[in-house]
Amino acid sequence: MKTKIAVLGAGSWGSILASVLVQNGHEVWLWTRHREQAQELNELHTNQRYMKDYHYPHALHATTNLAQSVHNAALILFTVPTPAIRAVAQQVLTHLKQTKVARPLIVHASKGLEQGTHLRISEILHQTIPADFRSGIVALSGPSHAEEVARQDLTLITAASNQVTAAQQVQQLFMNDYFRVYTNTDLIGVELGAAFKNIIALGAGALHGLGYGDNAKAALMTRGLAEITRLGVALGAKPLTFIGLSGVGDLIVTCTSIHSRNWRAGNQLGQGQPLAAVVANMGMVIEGVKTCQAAYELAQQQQVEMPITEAIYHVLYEKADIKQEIKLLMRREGKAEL
Ligand SMILES: NC(=O)C1=CN([C@@H]2O[C@H](COP(=O)(O)OP(=O)(O)OC[C@H]3O[C@@H](n4cnc5c(N)ncnc54)[C@H](OP(=O)(O)O)[C@@H]3O)[C@@H](O)[C@H]2O)C=CC1
Ligand SMILES: O=C(CO)COP(=O)(O)O
Repeated sequence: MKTKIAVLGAGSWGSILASVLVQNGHEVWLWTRHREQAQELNELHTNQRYMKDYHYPHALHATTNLAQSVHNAALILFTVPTPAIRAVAQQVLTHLKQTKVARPLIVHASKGLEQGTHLRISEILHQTIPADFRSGIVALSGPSHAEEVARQDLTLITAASNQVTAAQQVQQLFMNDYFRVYTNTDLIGVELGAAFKNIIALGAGALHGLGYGDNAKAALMTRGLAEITRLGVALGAKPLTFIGLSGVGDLIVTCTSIHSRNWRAGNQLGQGQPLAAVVANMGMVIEGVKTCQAAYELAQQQQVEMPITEAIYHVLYEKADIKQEIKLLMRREGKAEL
């Protein structure tokens, strides 16, 4: 059945998920804050700034009019970076209050924690859009670089919600021959895995930039997974979720792919570029930088040991020397692995 869907955020991920949904036969309205970008998408069917040389389906509608995109939508998909979620959700609520249609599903595909509050994205959405104006809240997450979904490479991800029926609805709307969606009711674990893997990806990129080999990268991913699972479980996640698609799956893709913005940022840091220049030159969101601060603070609050996250925090926020941090990690007292 053709469903009206609003996708908010026309960056790499939002625009490609919008494309998947159009290919699945849905009526998709992609919201951007730039008139020229909407015009480019509608007339040339391109989005050169975010997805070079990709051609979008002609049936995709791009608009700068948020009210038009969410009006009568059965599903509203947030794909703006984490720091923008609250403000965009507040604007969405204003429009939802003005329409008397069935309450839409609220879905997000972003990966991070809110600075200061440390809230997960579904918690921000839950706070901002009261239940009277929506149905379930779902997080869509897993190993999925937009560049590969764009070329219809096989991609498996997870739709997570406290309400299994909401996750199943999302599964039905997104699934096709190259995009397979599982459901999961551990919303906490899925969102935390998604947020925390970006920190480890910064570290993996930095190791590469410094010239370390595969042993070091495998070790970082393994011990990184151990510590993000520790914090996740302390925050209410199920441990098994961290060995699923949104956990180890996303950790692998983000720590090993040249498409990864976080890995590329880490690689540049490892090569000696200053953080401010790395962030300014990426031109796309690097969620791991802010998430690292949130995870560092949460680990302290929860008294969870996170040596890798702490080391990366020292490098990002205290200008610590990466090689010195690696030395300190290697010289920690001997431990039992498990
Ligand atoms: N890229 C990918 O492959 C994947 C990304 N993700 C996650 O999806 C989220 C988005 O990532 P991605 O698409 O890569 O990011 P991009 O940087 O490519 O795009 C971000 C989009 O959000 C818009 N935006 C940023 N701030 C605001 C704001 N305050 N109000 C309105 N719109 C805003 C940007 O608009 P403008 O051009 O005006 O700045 C841009 O259209 C992140 O959380 C990321 O971790 C998840 C899986 C895969
Ligand atoms: O989460 C993502 C892929 O699953 C995208 O983030 P990165 O670009 O940093 O890898």
